[in-house]
Amino acid sequence: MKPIQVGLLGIGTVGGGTFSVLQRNQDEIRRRAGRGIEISMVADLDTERARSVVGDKAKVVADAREVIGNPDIDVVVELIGGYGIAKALVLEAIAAGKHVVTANKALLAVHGTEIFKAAAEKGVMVSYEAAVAGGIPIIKALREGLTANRIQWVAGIINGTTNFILSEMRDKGLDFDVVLKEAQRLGYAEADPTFDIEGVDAAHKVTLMSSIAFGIPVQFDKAYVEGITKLAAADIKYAEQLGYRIKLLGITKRTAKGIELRVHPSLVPAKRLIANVEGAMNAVVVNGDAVGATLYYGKGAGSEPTASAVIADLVDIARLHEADPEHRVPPLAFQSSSLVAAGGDLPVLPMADVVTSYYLRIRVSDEAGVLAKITGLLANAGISIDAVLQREADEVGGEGSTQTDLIILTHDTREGDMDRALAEIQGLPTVLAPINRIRKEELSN
Ligand SMILES: NC(=O)c1ccc[n+]([C@@H]2O[C@H](COP(=O)([O-])OP(=O)(O)OC[C@H]3O[C@@H](n4cnc5c(N)ncnc54)[C@H](O)[C@@H]3O)[C@@H](O)[C@H]2O)c1
Ligand SMILES: N[C@@H](CCO)C(=O)O
Ligand code: NA
Repeated sequence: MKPIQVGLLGIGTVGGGTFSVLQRNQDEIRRRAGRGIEISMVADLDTERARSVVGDKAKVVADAREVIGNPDIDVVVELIGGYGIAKALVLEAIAAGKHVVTANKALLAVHGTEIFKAAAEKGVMVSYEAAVAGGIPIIKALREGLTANRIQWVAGIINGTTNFILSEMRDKGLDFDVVLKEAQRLGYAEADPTFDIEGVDAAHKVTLMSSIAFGIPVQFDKAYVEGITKLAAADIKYAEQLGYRIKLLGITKRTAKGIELRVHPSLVPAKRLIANVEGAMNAVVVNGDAVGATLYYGKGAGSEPTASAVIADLVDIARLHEADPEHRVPPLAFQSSSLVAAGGDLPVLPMADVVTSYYLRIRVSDEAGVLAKITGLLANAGISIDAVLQREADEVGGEGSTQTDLIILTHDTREGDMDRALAEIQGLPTVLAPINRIRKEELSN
């Protein structure tokens, strides 16, 4: 069979890795795919750098539309990123009858419905293993390996940059900015690193996992997104003393009322495997009713790890290229006619309806009756307390300090009830600073 012809749009970190891994392992990959996979054309605005990567092995152009317009190209791999030109190019490639592989979670989380619809109408595949947790085959696992299950929840460390930052801050006591720069140098960070640190990148990824776990359309606009920029070193330390680690988690969960879809820092028991995922590594726990909890761990970013996922998609396409579209795995795991409409039986819940437990850090004046007043307000709101830790005033504010930190762990509570209770507590004259609230996930079953 003649080799399948691939055109790359963008040959930066991921594109460069894709080119070199495909070159290095071409014999092995051909034996698996049943045919060769050749990158015959590359488009990049920086043609000089592109040529330095591909040499004379592929034609290099500046204009991506030359690749899309080439009738010899079977598959277009979009590795430019962002919602702008990448969206236009993906839709044009689909319209030209090309299969598409992309690592662009931002694009699919926001415009996935339009893109998958266009692909279905044209009978082409859109594959995106690299878009979620990079090299970890989590899309494959959710869409195929776990297909027997009613998925209960998915929770993951799915942004390497923030996990790297949290790990380095905890281990080495380094400042946030220093660690961010290092993550950028290592090629983990997005072009706009606020997407990483504000939780947006993780929200793009969990939006895609939510869709394929529960058979709902991609609904990034309904995701709750909170990053790590407001985390204080004190919270990392107190969490540790209580037996927890703080991780930025992407969580999606099926409940009786609908689907939770959220990204925020979370306390995770230190004894869980996922709490011990350090540096830029990613890990995802998927809980299915038949299989129980399963854990997927590996590199979620970087040149060759991400290329590993891009090439896996290319092999799938090489095998199914000429198959009847009905026989392919649906892009969102469920047949498109069986996806539950947005807002239908499985609505994405507003954050006020999410039920979870909490860590609260409350800076108070160190005087009699403060703790009783606060626990009283929590009790009035029906919020049950699991543990209380009171720091010595000297430890918090220095010798002779009149301020201290109260750390309270709660049992499961509706977020809306917690919001109301915290507003009242914040109004007490003995509460001296904005209350820090971090959600807590046991991830036990
Ligand atoms: N870096 C990672 O570890 C990683 C991991 C998973 C997913 N991703 C995703 O992969 C995609 C690419 O990321 P990257 O890190 O390789 O980015 P990058 O910035 O290293 O590479 C992008 C390349 O696209 C080129 N480019 C920009 N505009 C272009 C245009 N109009 N036409 C042709 N080329 C153009 C740039 O010159 C650059 O070489 C993004 O969607 C990103 O979110 C990256
Ligand atoms: N910026 C992302 C790249 C992988 O998608 C991360 O840090 O995980
Ligand atoms: Na992946």
